[in-house]
Amino acid sequence: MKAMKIVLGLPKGSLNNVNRGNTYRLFRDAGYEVKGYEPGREENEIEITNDPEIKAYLTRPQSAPVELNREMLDIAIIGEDWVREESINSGNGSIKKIGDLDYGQTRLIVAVPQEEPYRSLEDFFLKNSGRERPLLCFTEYPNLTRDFFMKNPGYRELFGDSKPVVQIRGLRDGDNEMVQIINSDGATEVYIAKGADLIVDNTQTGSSLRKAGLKIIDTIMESSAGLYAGPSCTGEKLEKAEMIFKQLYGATKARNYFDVKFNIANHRADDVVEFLVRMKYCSDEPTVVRGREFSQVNVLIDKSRFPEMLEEIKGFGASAIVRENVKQYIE
Ligand SMILES: Nc1ncnc2c1ncn2[C@@H]1O[C@H](COP(=O)(O)OP(=O)(O)OP(=O)(O)O)[C@@H](O)[C@H]1O
Ligand SMILES: O=P(O)(O)OC[C@H]1O[C@H](OP(=O)(O)OP(=O)(O)O)[C@H](O)[C@@H]1O
Repeated sequence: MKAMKIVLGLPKGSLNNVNRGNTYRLFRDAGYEVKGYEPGREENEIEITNDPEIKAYLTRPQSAPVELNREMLDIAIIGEDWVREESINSGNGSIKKIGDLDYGQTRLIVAVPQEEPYRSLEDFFLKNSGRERPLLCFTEYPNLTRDFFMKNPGYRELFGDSKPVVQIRGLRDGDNEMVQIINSDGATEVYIAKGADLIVDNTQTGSSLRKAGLKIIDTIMESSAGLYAGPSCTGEKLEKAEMIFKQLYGATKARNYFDVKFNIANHRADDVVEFLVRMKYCSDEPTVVRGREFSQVNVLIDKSRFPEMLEEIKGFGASAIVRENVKQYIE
């Protein structure tokens, strides 16, 4: 029987960037040996040397949903924004989310120049009701933008059910010439300086918007990276996809934990263990290694609870306290 191979799309761009969403590190932390995917030095074909059942390709998140639908890929790491952009006109059906991976967080927003009086998209449409020139919006997400505009009460009041014109290079669709949504291929915020009225773009730190002198008047959606499966991912491929997700999720979850070790005099060891369990400062129970006069205690603790635990264990006389990051945590 031919060995099963699952075809995986790994993202190029912001989702494989050391300062944004480092998918390479996530795979390494999850235990995969990855060759040809170091951020900035990606190859088109990527090797996962310790898992021959995975065949990986470098993929732009923008085109990964199309490749899933066309069964060129079985699974892919994609930002939810691109999955929705591809699926919104077809009932959101064919691409399934295996699970969210809790990184690459962005917000898809509507922005206008800081000095404009608009407080929301509804306000924007209503304040422009008498206008004779078309309203121009640039975006990398024309489908989500059109859907959002058409559901807006201000848009509906002025234009009813008519569809804004959408232009993607030479292709045009829609009947409302007064609102035009034009495809951008990046650097979207600059279109305002060039004469656009508004943009729809994703934002993370907000620095691109600030630099361009823009303000947010509405939010279309929040997005983060996840593992998605296309229609070809069934049977043993789906089982494999779920296993890959568990490994990756273990690595993202681990980022919230510290591995803490400390010494405690043997006569206080039982008290400290009882305290750690009672306070749920450990996963199940602490690991204790007993020495001649001191015991070494080991717990896995949520990072946000570490400072309070530190104070408490010092009260028990803990010494030689060591804190380390955790690479993977599977419950
Ligand atoms: N600053 C950011 N930080 C984290 N994730 C981001 C950031 N910008 C975009 N993303 C996410 O990364 C994915 C791809 O983003 P985007 O479409 O902007 O392309 P890109 O990766 O920046 O590449 P390119 O500039 O070539 O278009 C999207 O899902 C988006 O939500
Ligand atoms: O809120 P921020 O932290 O500034 O991040 C958001 C910006 O990052 C991405 O663009 P990128 O820099 O990848 O360039 P692009 O616009 O050409 O895609 C995105 O499209 C935003 O413009």
